[in-house]
Amino acid sequence: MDNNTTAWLTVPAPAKLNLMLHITGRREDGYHELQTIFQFLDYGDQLSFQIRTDDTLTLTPEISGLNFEDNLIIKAARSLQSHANARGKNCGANIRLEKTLPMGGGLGGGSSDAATTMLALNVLWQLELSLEELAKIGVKLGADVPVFIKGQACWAEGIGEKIIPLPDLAENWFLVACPNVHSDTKEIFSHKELTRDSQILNMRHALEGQAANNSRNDCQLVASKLNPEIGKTLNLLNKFGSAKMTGTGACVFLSVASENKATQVANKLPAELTTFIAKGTNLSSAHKVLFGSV
Ligand SMILES: C[C@](O)(CO)[C@H](O)COP(=O)(O)OP(=O)(O)OC[C@H]1O[C@@H](n2ccc(N)nc2=O)[C@H](O)[C@@H]1O
Ligand SMILES: Nc1ncnc2c1ncn2[C@@H]1O[C@H](COP(=O)(O)OP(=O)(O)OP(=O)(O)O)[C@@H](O)[C@H]1O
Repeated sequence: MDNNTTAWLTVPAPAKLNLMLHITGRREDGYHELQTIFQFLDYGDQLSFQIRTDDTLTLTPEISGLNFEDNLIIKAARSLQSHANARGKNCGANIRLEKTLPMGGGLGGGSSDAATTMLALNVLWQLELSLEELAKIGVKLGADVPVFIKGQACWAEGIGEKIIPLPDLAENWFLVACPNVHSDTKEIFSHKELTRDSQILNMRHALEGQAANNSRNDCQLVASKLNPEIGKTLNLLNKFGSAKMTGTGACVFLSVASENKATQVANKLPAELTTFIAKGTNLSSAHKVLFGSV
């Protein structure tokens, strides 16, 4: 049987920024309680999907150094396959990946790839799982997956699964700089010097602080200690405004007044530093493509 006859569906897997990130506690299972503001960027990876009539999954190209079954794209597809199988459906897909986001950058690339895979295959395989159901499956793959599945800029608490949408956040331009280091999320969260007792904030106060550019990321100090390149990059960007790290790093970002301004700043940075310019978006580009604007 020919498995390659259906059309390809192309869906973006956008990056996210944590505009602020506080750690307020540690759960018994070792995971940390956070308070964070998520916003998407109009920049990221891109995935294309073609359904197959058998239950095979293929991925082209694979990510070098990462086993096929460890790739979050494949893990996400497998978790949906189990749901399909339970309903007596036999589902497979050919998947193409255009990887743009640095791994271990704090931009959520792996989680976003997983969420886009679940959103797209849910449609293509006609599984009709709700976003809520997909988010419940997705959180097992990574703490940030539910946010990418829900697709809205948000305030998040718990380990990131308690989400309140923030449709009115300012959609600013950002200059993002990616020091050439891999920041290890597990290592940062297990570091003895990590701040774990930030005061629990009320969301409105956090948003006011954010709007006044008075916010912080509790992981920044430890990440800079483990990878001094992160601290150096923050210092470089701080000459032009108030830079912050996203997630557990390594990327850092600066909010700027316009795309033009971002280009001007980027031109003043050392040529060897990888940067990109992107606009914050309150609706994920994956949702825009799959469900249209709301
Ligand atoms: C810090 C953030 O980047 C904020 O967006 C994310 O919460 C991290 O999410 P992620 O990369 O999807 O992280 P996961 O793959 O779920 O977790 C990696 C490791 O980080 C630690 N971890 C992660 C998230 C969290 N809230 N508490 C933790 O302690 C755990 O040791 C976990 O084994
Ligand atoms: N499709 C994928 N893309 C990127 N990383 C993946 C993927 N699948 C599995 N991984 C694993 O996940 C790790 C974290 O990658 P990712 O790019 O999501 O980091 P991150 O941006 O720091 O994430 P976060 O902000 O959620 O901490 C990688 O080092 C890699 O081992």
